[in-house]
Amino acid sequence: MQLKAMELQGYRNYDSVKLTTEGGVNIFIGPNAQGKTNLLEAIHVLSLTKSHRTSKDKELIGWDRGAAVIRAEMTRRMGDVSLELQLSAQGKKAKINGLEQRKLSTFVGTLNVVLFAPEDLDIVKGAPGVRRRFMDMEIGQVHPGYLYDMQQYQKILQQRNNYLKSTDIRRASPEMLDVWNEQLARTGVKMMQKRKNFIVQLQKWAEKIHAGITGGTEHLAVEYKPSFGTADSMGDQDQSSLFGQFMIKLTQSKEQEFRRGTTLAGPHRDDLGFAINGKDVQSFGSQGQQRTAALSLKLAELELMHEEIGEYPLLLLDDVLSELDQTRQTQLIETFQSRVQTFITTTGLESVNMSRLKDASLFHVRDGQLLR
Ligand SMILES: Nc1ncnc2c1ncn2[C@@H]1O[C@H](COP(=O)(O)OP(=O)(O)OP(=O)(O)O)[C@@H](O)[C@H]1O
Repeated sequence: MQLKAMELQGYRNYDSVKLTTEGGVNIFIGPNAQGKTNLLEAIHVLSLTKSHRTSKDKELIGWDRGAAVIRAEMTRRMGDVSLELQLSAQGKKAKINGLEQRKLSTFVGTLNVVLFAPEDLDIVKGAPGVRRRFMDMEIGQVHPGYLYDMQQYQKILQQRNNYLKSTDIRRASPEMLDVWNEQLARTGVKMMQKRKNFIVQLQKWAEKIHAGITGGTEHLAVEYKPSFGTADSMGDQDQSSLFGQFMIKLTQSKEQEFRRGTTLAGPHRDDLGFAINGKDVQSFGSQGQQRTAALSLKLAELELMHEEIGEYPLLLLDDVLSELDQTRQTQLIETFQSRVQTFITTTGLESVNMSRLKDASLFHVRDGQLLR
C-alpha cells in the first residue's frame, strides 16, 4: 500500500500543512523538536486512531486549537482510498471515502503501518510494557476487534482495581467481585488467544530473518508468556477451559490482591521471552544480539502483515537508523528497498547509509513547516 498525500490541520505543531509522498523512501530531516516525529505519529494515528507516544488524545491537538484533522489519500491493492480523522474534546470522527464510520474499529487498519523507534531496540531487554505494546499494535491493525476487547479489558481492570484499593477484604461484596472476575476473564481470554496465535506466526518469520542476518549461526525463538499457565498449555485449550483457569487464578489471588490493591493476573501482566540458541537473551544476550533480535522482530512484523493482508504496510522509522550499525542498517534498508513505502526521520544524513538508498525524497522540517 502507498500513502500518496497527507494533510494536517491543528495537529501538534502543524497549523496547516500538505505533502505529497513518493512510493519509495521519504526522509524527513531537521534539527530536534521541529515536528519530524509528529509527522510519523500522525500517520500512526491515522492507522490505529492512537498515538504510539501518548494515550491522551488531547496532546495531539495544537495548543491553540480546538480540533486536529489528519487527511490522507492512499492506494491499496483494492483501489484508492481517502481517510480522514478528526480529534477534538468531543472525541474522534473517522471517515473513509467521505463516509463517516459509526465505529472506529471499521476505520482501524485501512492504513497499515509498522513503526520502528529507538525504544523498540529495547524490546528484548526493556520493560514488559514495551513488549505488550508491540503485540497490541500489530494485532490491533489486522484484527480490529482486538482493540475493542483491549479497551473493554482496560475499563474493567480499572474498575476492579479501584474496588480492590478502596475496599477491605472483610467488607467486600463477593457478588460484585464475581461480576468483575467474570467480565475480566471473558475479555482477557480473547486477548490471550490472539496474542498466542500472533506470536506463533511471528516466530516463523523472526527465526528465518534472524538466521539470515547472523549467517545461520543464531536460532531465535520467541515465546508468549501469559501471566498464568504457559503458552504451550494454552495450545489445545478452548476458550472455556482457559476462562476457567483465569477464574481460578483470580480466586486464588484474592487475598493478595486486596492487600496490594491491584489485579495480579491477566493480559496486562503478559510478557514475551526470547532465546538465542536455547539461551535466554534477556539474561545472557549481548547488546548486539538483543538489537539484532529487535531488528528481526520488526522485519518479521512487516512480513507477517504482508502475509495476513496481502500487501506490505508502510514502514515508519523514527530516528532509528542512527542507532543501528552499518551491517544492521544495510539489512534493514535492503529488506524494505523497492517493496515497502518507508518514512524515515533523522537529524542528519551522515548517520544514514545513503549509498544503499535508491531514489529517496527529502523533506526539510522546520518548526511545523515542510520544504521539499
Ligand atoms: N499539542 C501540541 N501543540 C503544539 N506544539 C506541540 C504540541 N505537542 C508537541 N508540540 C511541539 O512539537 C515539537 C516536537 O516535535 P517532534 O517530537 O516531532 O520533534 P522531532 O522533530 O522529531 O525532534 P527530535 O529529533 O528531537 O525527535 C516541539 O517543539 C513541541 O513543542
